[in-house]
Amino acid sequence: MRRLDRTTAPGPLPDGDLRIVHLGLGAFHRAHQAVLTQRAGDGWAICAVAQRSTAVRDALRGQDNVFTVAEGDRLTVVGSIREVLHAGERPELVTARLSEVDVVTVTATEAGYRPDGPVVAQLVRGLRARDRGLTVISCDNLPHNGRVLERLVLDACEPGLREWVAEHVAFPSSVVDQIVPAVTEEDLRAVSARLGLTDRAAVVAEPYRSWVIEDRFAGPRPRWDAVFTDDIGPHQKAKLRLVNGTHSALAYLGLLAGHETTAQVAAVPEFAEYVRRLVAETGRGLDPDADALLARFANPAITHRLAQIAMDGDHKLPQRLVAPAMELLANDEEPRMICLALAAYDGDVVPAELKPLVAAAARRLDRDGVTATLRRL
Ligand SMILES: NC(=O)c1ccc[n+]([C@@H]2O[C@H](COP(=O)([O-])OP(=O)(O)OC[C@H]3O[C@@H](n4cnc5c(N)ncnc54)[C@H](O)[C@@H]3O)[C@@H](O)[C@H]2O)c1
Ligand SMILES: O=P(O)(O)OC[C@@H](O)[C@@H](O)[C@H](O)[C@H](O)CO
Repeated sequence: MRRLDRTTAPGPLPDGDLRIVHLGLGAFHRAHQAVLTQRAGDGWAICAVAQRSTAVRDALRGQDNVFTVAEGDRLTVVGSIREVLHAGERPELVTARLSEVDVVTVTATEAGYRPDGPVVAQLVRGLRARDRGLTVISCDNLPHNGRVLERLVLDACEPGLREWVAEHVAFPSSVVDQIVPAVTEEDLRAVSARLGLTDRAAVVAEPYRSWVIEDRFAGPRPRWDAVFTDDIGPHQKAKLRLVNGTHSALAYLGLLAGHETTAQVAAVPEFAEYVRRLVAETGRGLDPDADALLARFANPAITHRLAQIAMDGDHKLPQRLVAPAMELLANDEEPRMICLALAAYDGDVVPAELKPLVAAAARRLDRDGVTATLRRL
């Protein structure tokens, strides 16, 4: 089979200017911001910077940075990433690109938002080299992601630069939503077969995609099909608690019950009923639609491993499950469903006030097993 590249790609590909740097070249960026940038069709192209592994960089390099996003029946060949760098190998070029573009997008995972993180250091070096404003958009699943990144960057800047950044650089928060599991060899084989070309950088994603961005830009932006808002808080809360909170609860309870993927657990009636009751707790005041969520999680076309969702729980569970539980507790209500999920997690995120409830839930799970416990909700 021939390889996918700019000459073999079916149909024309965009030919834009490098005006965006993306830090964190994972599966999500390729399925989400890269597709939206291509669809915007207004001449913006991306320089994507791999942070750790060189695998995606190598795969893309072998195919002119062109790759496929498979969403259900739809295959989209994406050409909006025009350059791929590895942060560790070409730090000076990363700085140069950061000094030139109009917008930076970031996916560094929740655990990546730390003062000594590589993304913060790259941003500071890039900002030092700039003489005009910049917009830096966090696309990670954490509350107030723009504010968090802004604080980390400001704290890492030396005096002088810090004041300049505070005045000229905008860090909008953003809420991204699209389920994009880690890519498997089987995904690559299946997409290549459907495309009729070998694609070693393909991504499989659900067809649903959304992006809500705080409307505070320092300069121009692509015509992304996104929602721009002055009030991102409610969007963030709803997304993190309903989509991500439910995901995490299913991940820990599902793993404990011996399941491997979200599609498997979403198909178990006891788990489905649990989700309906869970979102009544996590989604208070947020208009939750449990059946729509379950339909997304049950999508047979994507293999989303519970173990992937379960990673880094200490960074994810405070906003996804602990915060709504504490709100219920403050209202003299018992967050029974949330406590079951927290009891299935082997980490230390539970505040003292919740500990007795979580311990009781853990005893129930130990005694009866997960499925029987859920059957008797
Ligand atoms: N995959 C999804 O369904 C999805 C949906 C919405 C939001 N997101 C956000 O995107 C993030 C990345 O998801 P993905 O699917 O691309 O994952 P991935 O594993 O494919 O890629 C993770 C990326 O983050 C980088 N990274 C990992 N740890 C880092 C650290 N400590 N510091 C800096 N960079 C680090 C990696 O190098 C890689 O580029 C998620 O953590 C989440 O915050 C993902
Ligand atoms: O990507 P993480 O690790 O923050 O969280 C795992 C999943 O909950 C997440 O990727 C969802 O699939 C996604 O946030 C849906 O938009």
